[in-house]
Amino acid sequence: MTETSLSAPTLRVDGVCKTFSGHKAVDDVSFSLNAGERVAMLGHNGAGKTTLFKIVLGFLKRDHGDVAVMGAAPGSHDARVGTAYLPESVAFPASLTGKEVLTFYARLKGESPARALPLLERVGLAEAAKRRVGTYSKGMRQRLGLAQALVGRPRLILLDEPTTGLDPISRQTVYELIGEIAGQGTTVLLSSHALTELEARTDRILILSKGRLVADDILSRLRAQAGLPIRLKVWTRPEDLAHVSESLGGGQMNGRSVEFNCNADDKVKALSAISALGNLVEDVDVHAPSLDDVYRYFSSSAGKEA
Ligand SMILES: Nc1ncnc2c1ncn2[C@@H]1O[C@H](COP(=O)(O)OP(=O)(O)OP(=O)(O)O)[C@@H](O)[C@H]1O
Repeated sequence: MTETSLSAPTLRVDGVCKTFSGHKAVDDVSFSLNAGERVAMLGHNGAGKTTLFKIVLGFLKRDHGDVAVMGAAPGSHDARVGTAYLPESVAFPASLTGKEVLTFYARLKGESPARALPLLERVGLAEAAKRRVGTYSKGMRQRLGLAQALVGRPRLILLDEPTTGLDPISRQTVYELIGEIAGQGTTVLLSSHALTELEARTDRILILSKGRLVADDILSRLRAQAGLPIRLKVWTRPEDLAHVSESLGGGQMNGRSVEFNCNADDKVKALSAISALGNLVEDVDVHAPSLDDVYRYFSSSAGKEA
């Protein structure tokens, strides 16, 4: 067996470059994704996310570098049968019903419609299965798109802004499905600007800035690399405010709380100091840097270097 063996990365991108009329849309990008990983690709508008997706799907030719999709060339038969894609705005023939759309895609992918149709229920469209797609809301079309992408159990699925325009419950359904298919070994690469919702629902973060990959790791390690402080907020009675603040080495006093920052390495020490205050402390909030903070750090560092 060569690279197509199961232990090989599902997707390997190696030194890929793409230039449009002298503008570097993708600049020497390399990363590998393994089976069952849920990976978020983040980046500002025009960072190169869609261009990379199109290169992986074989829709666009790269100028330099290598891409292997399950060991095969992008766009080749072997790559296409194992890969699914959900674009940001998905369109289906308005006169077909949801069930007809899914049956059509099942046949196209060589899957039995009987195996594919339960996906409609999974994305919450069972009751609308016999309605024409033309009557669907944007969120319903997007969920039908997700069901379509899951037909045939792809090994790699690329989702471009999969939750845009969805209500909170539908967003949750999308992430549950992503978790389920990743649990079955599918690699999920999704692009998104919705950082807050990604934080707990992806395993790894890739950040693109001006075509360059400026971060690639799990969130906790990116937090550590960024060295961003942890913010602690200690709740106390107004009459104890000054004493609590002084005992904790100073900190901003806000009516009923004292706030201060500490490094990730000093977190346990700071919590011990808070705990030593006993009954003076009514509550404690610990705010680790969010994905938003980490994203801003890596994007702005890249901007400064450029
Ligand atoms: N076909 C094309 N011809 C010329 N320039 C292009 C083409 N496709 C993309 N670009 C340019 O390449 C850069 C990267 O675009 P891309 O669509 O990949 O960004 P993106 O990260 O997906 O952005 P968004 O978050 O807005 O979807 C942009 O400057 C864009 O204008």
